[in-house]
Amino acid sequence: MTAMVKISDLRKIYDGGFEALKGVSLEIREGEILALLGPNGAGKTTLISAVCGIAVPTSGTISVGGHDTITDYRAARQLIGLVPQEINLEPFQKVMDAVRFSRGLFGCKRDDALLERILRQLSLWDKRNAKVNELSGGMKRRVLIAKALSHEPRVLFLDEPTAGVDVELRRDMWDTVAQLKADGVTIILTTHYIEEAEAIADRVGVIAKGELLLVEEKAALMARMGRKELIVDLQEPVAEIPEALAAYDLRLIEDGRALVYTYDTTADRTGITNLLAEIAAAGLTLRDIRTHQSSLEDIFVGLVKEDAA
Ligand SMILES: Nc1ncnc2c1ncn2[C@@H]1O[C@H](COP(=O)(O)OP(=O)(O)OP(=O)(O)O)[C@@H](O)[C@H]1O
Repeated sequence: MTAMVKISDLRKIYDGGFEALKGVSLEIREGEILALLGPNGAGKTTLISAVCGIAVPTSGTISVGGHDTITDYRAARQLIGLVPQEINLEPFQKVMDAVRFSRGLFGCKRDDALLERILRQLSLWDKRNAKVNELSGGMKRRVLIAKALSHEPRVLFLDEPTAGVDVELRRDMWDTVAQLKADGVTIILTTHYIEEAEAIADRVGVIAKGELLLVEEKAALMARMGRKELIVDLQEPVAEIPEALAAYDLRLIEDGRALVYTYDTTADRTGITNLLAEIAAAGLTLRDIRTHQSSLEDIFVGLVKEDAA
């Protein structure tokens, strides 16, 4: 797959001197869904704003569909749809008018048949003549998507599409995103919700304090989640791991009262039976055993914590 969006060594220092992006490089492939995960203030919105030409990068380059976002701004921007974090709709405007207006802003010819298709896809067709302020929060968010799609962009940015949305609406939004992907739209969404990234992304990027800490196929991350920890509580604490157990790459925790063995749940043999036998043979007595499954959340929290240290 070719790169639809190419971000190279992007830096953004705001006027006050705050460095919101510290050299981010990222390629987004055509047709994929990339979820950018990060805590508040990580730089997610700044990154999206830079790609969409709302924030001017301090240095670095961005291209969309091969067009540089600075030197060839109009062509690049034409390919992008942006669904902002905040609902910025005119309260008394009718849905169809709002969407038609957005299309006009991009200098596109009026095409009500296309807008009908978009509104139907987003289950808004019945509401086309409703005023925006008569809509529920979930519908308003869908109007934002309809507006962003009105000029037929090839890349759609969704900035926290489900922030503050209830579980059912969140699932609806995920279905909508999946449909858009099926239509060939490349999608980049930011989120605080790990389960959102898990549910819909092809790849996951983790951003914290202006740095991209990781970008990985979700499937690979899930495979990592297959790792599990076996925690062996000992009757008597030990000062160090017995030499006989060196092959198991154990960690000693809780002042020597417990051993931690990390294993891959997807492997044919976990090695647990042998380990327990060898622990006994090494003269240690078990008090209890526990297991702990590492999740995407653990990976995320671990990464962000490491970065803060
Ligand atoms: N116009 C601005 N001037 C100065 N600093 C800014 C400006 N916009 C954002 N920042 C700062 O840059 C940092 C990154 O902000 P950004 O909005 O990109 O984060 P975010 O990851 O989108 O956060 P959230 O999840 O809370 O939306 C924050 O510390 C923010 O205060």
